[in-house]
Amino acid sequence: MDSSLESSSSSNGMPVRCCRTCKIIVIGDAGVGKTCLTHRFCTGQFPSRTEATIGVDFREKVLDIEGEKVKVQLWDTAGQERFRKSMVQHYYRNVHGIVFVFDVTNPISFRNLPLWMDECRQHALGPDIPRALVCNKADLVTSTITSVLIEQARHLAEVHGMSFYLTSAKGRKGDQVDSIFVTLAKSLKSQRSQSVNECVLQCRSESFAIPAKIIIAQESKKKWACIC
Ligand SMILES: Nc1nc2c(ncn2[C@@H]2O[C@H](COP(=O)(O)OP(=O)(O)OP(=O)(O)O)[C@@H](O)[C@H]2O)c(=O)[nH]1
Repeated sequence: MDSSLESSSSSNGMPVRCCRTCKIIVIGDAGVGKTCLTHRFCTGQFPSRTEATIGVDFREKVLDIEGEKVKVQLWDTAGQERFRKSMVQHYYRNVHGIVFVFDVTNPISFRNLPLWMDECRQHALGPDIPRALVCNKADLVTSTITSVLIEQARHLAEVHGMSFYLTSAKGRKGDQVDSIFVTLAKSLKSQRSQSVNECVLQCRSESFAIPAKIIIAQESKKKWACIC
């Protein structure tokens, strides 16, 4: 377990001691609301104005998960090809969680999701990495066309083992937006605990008392290594 402590600031601006960072990338077509979602989660506000993201923007929030401080670092990536080319390699390094976003009023952004999934695969992000599918701009849902799209998205999420969220970065309640990132951070934490337990069991059965410590440390480091 990487126990080095870092300083960070909590949502109320007070400095906190924080020991883990998880990197979550937020990807999807241009204009689907990635910036607004990450902004809403980190500040509780819908931004008054946004511009197309160039490269990548970073936002952070420290969560308390079952008594442990976890720094959730969100990588808000550019949806426009011309603004992302040079940064792509950086997005996909040491990723702990993925959030795919599409816009419920823009069916093309839904149809393009397999391309975003492919890009993840090409950068060696396998199905073991927790992921969520977000259907954003729920405040604009009006017709049965959008309802059909939502059902298709739910199905897609199920097929790929992703959790599904219907959100509005603009809506009065930000609960669903928070759930996306809090749930991912929780599953990362439990994934880490599980991998540690598996190592302990394996090492006990082989009676390797001392190497067990080393394996546990290596395994935890792999899951939660510093990404700075
Ligand atoms: N009504 C509504 N508008 C939204 C919502 N989320 C974002 N928008 C609007 O959608 C537009 C694009 O939002 P962004 O957050 O900049 O989209 P993005 O995915 O980050 O776009 P790129 O940076 O170009 O990839 C802006 O005009 C936002 O105000 C939402 O939940 N509801």
